[in-house]
Amino acid sequence: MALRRPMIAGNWKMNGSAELAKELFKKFTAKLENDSAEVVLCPPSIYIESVRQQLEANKAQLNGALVRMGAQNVSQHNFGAYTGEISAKMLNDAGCQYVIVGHSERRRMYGETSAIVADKFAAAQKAGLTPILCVGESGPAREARRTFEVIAEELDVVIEKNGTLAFDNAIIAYEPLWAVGTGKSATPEQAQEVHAFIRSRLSEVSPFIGEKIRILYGGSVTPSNAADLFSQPDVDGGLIGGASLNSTEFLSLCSIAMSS
Ligand SMILES: O=C(CO)COP(=O)(O)O
Repeated sequence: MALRRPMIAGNWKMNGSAELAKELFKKFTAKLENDSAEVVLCPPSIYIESVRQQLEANKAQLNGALVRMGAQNVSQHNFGAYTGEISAKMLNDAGCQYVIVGHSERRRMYGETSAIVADKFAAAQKAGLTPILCVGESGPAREARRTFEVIAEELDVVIEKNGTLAFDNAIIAYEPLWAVGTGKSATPEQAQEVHAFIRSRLSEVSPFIGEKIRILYGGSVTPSNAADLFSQPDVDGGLIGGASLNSTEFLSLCSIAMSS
C-alpha cells in the first residue's frame, strides 16, 4: 500500500442522471476488486440520495472497494434564509463524507473569493465532512510565471482562517484552469512540480500533515494520461470531470489509481 491511499473523485458537475449511477455500479460490482484506492462520487445534489441508495444496495458486491459520496459545493452558513443553498450538515445527513470547495468554476462564475472558500472549508469540517479544496492558476498566470504565487495565495487564505492543522482532515486538488475541460492536461512534470510545492508549503508548519495529505490532480485526466500523472511521487490520484461521466473510462481510472 502506498504511503497515501490514492483517490479518484468523480465531479459530475451539472451532468449525469440517476441512470448513470446505475450503470456505474453495474460495472463497479464486476470490476472494483480491492480497497487500494478510494473512490468518491460527487453527483449533482439532487442525485446524492439516489446514488447513495444504490451504493448501499450494492455494498455487498463491491468486494471491499471503498466508494464514498461527495458533493460539489456547500454553503458557508449553518442555516437560515439562503435560498437555493445546502448546508454542510444537510450534506452529512444525506450520506456525504466529502465536499468539493473552491472549484474554479465556482470561483470564476459565482464570485467565490478565497475568503468565502475558507469559510466553506470551515463549515464542511465543522459538520464532519472532509473538504476537497481546489486550487489552480489561469493560463495567463502560468505564462506570467505566477503559478506558485496564485496557489500560495489560495492556500494561505484557507490556512490563515483554519490553521495548518485543519489540513489533517482535508484533500487538496490542483486543477489548473487551462486544463479543466480543455482536453489539454498538465504534463506529469508540471503537475508534480506544483504538487511538490503545495506539499512543501504545508510541511513548513507540519511535516506530518505535509507528508500525509492527499493531493489530487484535476484537468483533462483520461485513461490515456492517468498512469503517467498518478505515478508522480506527489500526485495521489485525480479529480475527474468529463471522464467521470463515462462508466468505462471512470472505472478504468479507478483501476489505474489502484495500481499506482
Ligand atoms: O474540473 C474538473 C474536475 O473538478 C476537471 O474537469 P475535466 O476532467 O473535464 O477537465
